[in-house]
Amino acid sequence: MALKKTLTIAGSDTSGGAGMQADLKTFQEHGTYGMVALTVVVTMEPNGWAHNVTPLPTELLQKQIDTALSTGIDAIKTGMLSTEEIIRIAGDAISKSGTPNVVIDPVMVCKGEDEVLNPGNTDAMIQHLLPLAAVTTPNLFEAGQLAGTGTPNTIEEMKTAARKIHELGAKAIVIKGGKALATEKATDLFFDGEKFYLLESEKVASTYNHGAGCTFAASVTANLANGLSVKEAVIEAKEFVSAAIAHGWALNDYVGPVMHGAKSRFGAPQVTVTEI
Ligand SMILES: Nc1ncnc2c1ncn2[C@@H]1O[C@H](COP(=O)(O)OP(=O)(O)O)[C@@H](O)[C@H]1O
Ligand SMILES: Cc1ncc(COP(=O)(O)O)c(C=O)c1O
Ligand SMILES: [Mg+2]
Repeated sequence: MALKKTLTIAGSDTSGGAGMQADLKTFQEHGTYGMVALTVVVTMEPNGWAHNVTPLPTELLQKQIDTALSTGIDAIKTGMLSTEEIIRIAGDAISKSGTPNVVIDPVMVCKGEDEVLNPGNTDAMIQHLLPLAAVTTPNLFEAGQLAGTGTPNTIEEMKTAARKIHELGAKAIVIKGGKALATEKATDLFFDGEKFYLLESEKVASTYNHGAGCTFAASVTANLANGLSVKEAVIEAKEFVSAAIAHGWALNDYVGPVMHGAKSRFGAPQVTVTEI
């Protein structure tokens, strides 16, 4: 049986919760065939878990992209792209692929770390990636950087940022309020270019949510490859990540990854969708 082919252009999170590891596990859970073009390798200091980001040579990234694209790709996701050159290479690859199913997760920082990967990356994402995005999935910080508004703190500010990101070329936007937004529920804003929707689920009290953003965006990607509409894709992704967070667990004293396969094993928490 032929499977839909999903490609992530992303970094390796050696701890396994985020990055291309999250993407591949999520692609598998959605019944798609996952492939990877690796951009960077993230390692952690065993004492204290500080992150180190090591880029791969860009010629090697290009060879991986050429390999994957030659098979005919149904959907592409981008994750951690640490330099402006890598962002440009990813943009060229997406254009070359011809697929409209493009999910841009504009990763700027690792959760728990506060240093942006490279300040020039935001402009490069605006130039090379947002115009290609069927969906982009910034968290609050990333939305504020892309929109140039500063980090949104309210639903109204999220709407303003989403409109600006839409003007930059992304066809649809999900701004993840996550647990950072001061709402009772875990609330994300979905803008399809015309209408705004709130996607809400129970806020999980634990901090075991490492990889939640990657898992959400990879779910959207696989859903688009499988033929779902953008709205259906983001709603299922919210269910998938809510289940994964509800079953997050402690890998060690420092990090708690989500359980990527939780939805198929335990079912998903209720997600409500409200047009606003
Ligand atoms: N504590 C939580 N409980 C429930 N959902 C959460 C929680 N934290 C994050 N989420 C959800 O996980 C997804 C990823 O959001 P977030 O963690 O903010 O992204 P990122 O990992 O990119 O910073 C969003 O759908 C968000 O609403
Ligand atoms: C390689 C890689 N990509 C992406 C991320 C972002 O992860 P999250 O899904 O928590 O936003 C991380 C965080 O550690 C990472 O290591
Ligand atoms: Mg993220």
